[in-house]
Amino acid sequence: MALTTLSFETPDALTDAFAQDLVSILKTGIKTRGRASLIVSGGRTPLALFKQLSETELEWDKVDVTLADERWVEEGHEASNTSLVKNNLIQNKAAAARFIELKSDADDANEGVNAAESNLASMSQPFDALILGMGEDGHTASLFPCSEQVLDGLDMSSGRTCIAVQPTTAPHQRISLTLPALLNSRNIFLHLTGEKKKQVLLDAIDNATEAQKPITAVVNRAPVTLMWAP
Ligand SMILES: O=C(O)[C@H](O)[C@@H](O)[C@H](O)[C@H](O)COP(=O)(O)O
Repeated sequence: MALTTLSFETPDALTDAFAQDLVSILKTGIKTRGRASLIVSGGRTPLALFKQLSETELEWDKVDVTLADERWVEEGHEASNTSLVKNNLIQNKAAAARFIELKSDADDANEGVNAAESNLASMSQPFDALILGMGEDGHTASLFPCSEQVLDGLDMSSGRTCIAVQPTTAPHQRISLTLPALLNSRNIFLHLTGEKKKQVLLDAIDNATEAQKPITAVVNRAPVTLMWAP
């Protein structure tokens, strides 16, 4: 387990440093491979980071952006991570970034998995940067401990990069990147704020199985930088 914790005085200080780190990583990807790829998570935590990145100078037309997971709702729905990213990150200077859709018009996420995997395969891999969040139940992306699909999502030999997930403690069917897909990233960040989530993470690392707290499956297998502020 290789968890490096960077603690900041305030969420704003975290946002400033995090945006600079990500832009530096993406610049390296563009310089080295011609394009860079960024995977972001939804939720409330990354909103300020998205806004700051959108205002930051970068050859955004050479950056592919997608989500670690998406709720299976129409774009424009309040729960849509696609809307969250398009309205807050892919704006301003970052408006030229290419967004790779996980959501399609299929009625059910299970029917949308193949198209999501195909779209994901169009991105340069390994991904240059992955930003994960975590719920207080230890879920990350949409690898939910409460879901019947969690073991499939954590299966390192599944050959799948996306799965459909039906959590029981959170609304909406989802598409989530699988553990092998998430780990296929050069730089993995876990973006948390607040004492509670930090304690949930540390307790999970010490006491939980990967199925109980899926975030530990990531921390156990790759170097992860925890970006944390109170
Ligand atoms: O679609 C999602 O909701 C995210 O991918 C999810 O994994 C999120 O990162 C955590 O639930 C934390 O969400 P908050 O930042 O809102 O606490």
